[in-house]
Amino acid sequence: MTVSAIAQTAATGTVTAFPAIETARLPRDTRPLRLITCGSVDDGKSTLIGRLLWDTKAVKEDQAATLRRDSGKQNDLGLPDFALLLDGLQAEREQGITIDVAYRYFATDKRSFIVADTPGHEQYTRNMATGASTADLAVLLVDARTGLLEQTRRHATIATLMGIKQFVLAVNKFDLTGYDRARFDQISHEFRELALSLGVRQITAIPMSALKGENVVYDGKASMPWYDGPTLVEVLELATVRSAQTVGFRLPVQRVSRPGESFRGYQGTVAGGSVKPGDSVVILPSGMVANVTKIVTFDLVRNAAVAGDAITLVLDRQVDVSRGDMIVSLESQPQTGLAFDAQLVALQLDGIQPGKRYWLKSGSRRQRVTVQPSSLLDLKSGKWNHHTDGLAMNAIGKVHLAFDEQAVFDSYEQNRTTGAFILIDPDTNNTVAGGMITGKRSSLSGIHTEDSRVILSLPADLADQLMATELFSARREEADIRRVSAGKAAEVLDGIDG
Ligand SMILES: Nc1nc2c(ncn2[C@@H]2O[C@H](COP(=O)(O)OP(=O)(O)OP(=O)(O)O)[C@@H](O)[C@H]2O)c(=O)[nH]1
Repeated sequence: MTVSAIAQTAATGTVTAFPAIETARLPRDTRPLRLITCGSVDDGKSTLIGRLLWDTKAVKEDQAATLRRDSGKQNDLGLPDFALLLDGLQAEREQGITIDVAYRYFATDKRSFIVADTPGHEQYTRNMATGASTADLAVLLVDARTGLLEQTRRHATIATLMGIKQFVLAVNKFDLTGYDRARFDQISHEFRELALSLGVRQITAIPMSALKGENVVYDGKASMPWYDGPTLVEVLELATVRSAQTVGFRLPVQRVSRPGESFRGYQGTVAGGSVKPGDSVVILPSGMVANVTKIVTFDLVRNAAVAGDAITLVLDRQVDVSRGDMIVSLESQPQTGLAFDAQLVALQLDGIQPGKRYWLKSGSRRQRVTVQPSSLLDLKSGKWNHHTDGLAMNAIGKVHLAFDEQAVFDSYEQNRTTGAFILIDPDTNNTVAGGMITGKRSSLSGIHTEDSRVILSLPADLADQLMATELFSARREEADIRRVSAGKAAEVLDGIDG
């Protein structure tokens, strides 16, 4: 099917709401697409990925021979058991369920893909969340015979919380329903309702037989002449890759390097934006300002660094920087404060207890935090209900986070690295939740603010003077004032001038 034919199909309504309407007009995005497959146990995720690998010729000859041998007479259709391409671990085969996230690579002549195979079993929600956190698109499988299940809703919700905006609903095992079009329409309709309640608009529903390879890479016209929409691969080839969300430079400092008296550099992996020598940066949470003089990677001096680069940053003055601080661009800063709002998924049997102090880890920073749930997601209705008790394992909740010391975050929407965190139980050292920052709260009034605030580091007397002015009192939500020694303040002001 051609791009325009796909867009036309979308317009005729076979496809629920197809992203190609927009993308068809744009130049094709050729960057590798990251996707996850999710759905309930046995919906056919492994079979689908196996089929994708098989039909795009991503399976090596020796693997193919092993598959044919291992599959033996495993199904009535005489087809190989494609799921065996995925279930690499012996333990998995014995248990019959996938127990961790597996990443596979495949390509068509138009694009390459990285797919995360995430398990459907309820207790493995965390793996699903892990897979979703890096994905551009989610393929949600449902068994055509059963339709949407609670687990389907849970996965669609987690994928949305993780910021995925493009969904394919793969109505699988269609060969077992006699290729019934009415059934397809009914399930697509139900899913559209769910997706709309989650705020997702880019949905393509495809009737499919992963086992027989219908509408996966090759079309299924022989069995479903009534379906004129795209195959799964056609949708994937046209989907868009999420760009690095934040415009501002972010370097969570992992290590301070001091090989000799004359050299001091700050090492880490750039978590957003870009930086070049001469840029003004702020060290958070202290608020000190400096200019970048040099960017060094493994053994090269570079003129710029972008998100994903592991670098050592050299600044033009002695500033107090330690592991866990964040170096950010002066003009686009994350939020600094003592109270934030977040959404989290509870990952352990103990759940999350209100008022308990946990360790919160984000990048290289670890801080004490108290967690207070405020709402709980009802996975049946998709609604948030007021809830201030604990969160049980697998529950998805909105919470308030209260820190002992200044914390620095972007919202997850803006930056998936500096807006994400895990919670560690100090008693057991277990990771008990994974979460996303949704915004900052004013610790006094509880007002939720999403904008970045200006941070001013001033000598105490100047800070007091400024705070007493009318101008400042009218705009106090926009700035954080830090009282520092006169010497440090001079450094800061010098840095801003320079
Ligand atoms: N008839 C038919 N059977 C299918 C189809 N897709 C998968 N199956 C079968 O359904 C069963 C479950 O498939 P899997 O691919 O293992 O399912 P899964 O979702 O990966 O399961 P977990 O890894 O346990 O979460 C296997 O017996 C498959 O052969 C299909 O399109 N048609």
